[in-house]
Amino acid sequence: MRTYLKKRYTSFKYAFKGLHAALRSEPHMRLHVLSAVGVVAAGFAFGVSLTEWCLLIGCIGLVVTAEVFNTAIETVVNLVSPTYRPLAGKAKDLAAGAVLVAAATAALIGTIIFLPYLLAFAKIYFG
Ligand SMILES: Nc1ncnc2c1ncn2[C@@H]1O[C@H](COP(=O)(O)OP(=O)(O)OP(=O)(O)O)[C@@H](O)[C@H]1O
Repeated sequence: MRTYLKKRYTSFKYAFKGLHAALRSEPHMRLHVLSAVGVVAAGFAFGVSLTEWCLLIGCIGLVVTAEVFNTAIETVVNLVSPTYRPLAGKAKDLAAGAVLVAAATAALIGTIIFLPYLLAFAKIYFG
């Protein structure tokens, strides 16, 4: 049991090490985290519903997960193909495409959720 718990603890430690590495090396990752902080702050400011929180948290998780996978794929590609190779480029482009899809989905859901709140806010303050 002790060995099992120690192994799980070590796995978590490596997972956090990976997240830390992504945050340190990827400017896009920092941008995603900053956006997530903004979204959470807006969620509190507008008092979004429980369902809307679930959607927003799901979007944040989706984008961060996509970026972490993108970073992992880029790292492996750089390792196995440091020189220019069309297939290496294709792998990186595909990974970047996945991040774009995740970010566009999150932006769309964010707009659908926040637009009514922003319009109501504008109506109150600007007539
Ligand atoms: N080894 C390679 N062979 C062929 N094309 C490559 C290679 N490395 C990069 N590329 C091309 O250059 C693009 C940018 O690559 P890069 O490694 O700079 O990724 P990036 O998306 O700029 O990374 P980051 O997320 O760190 O900004 C890739 O999407 C790919 O089209």
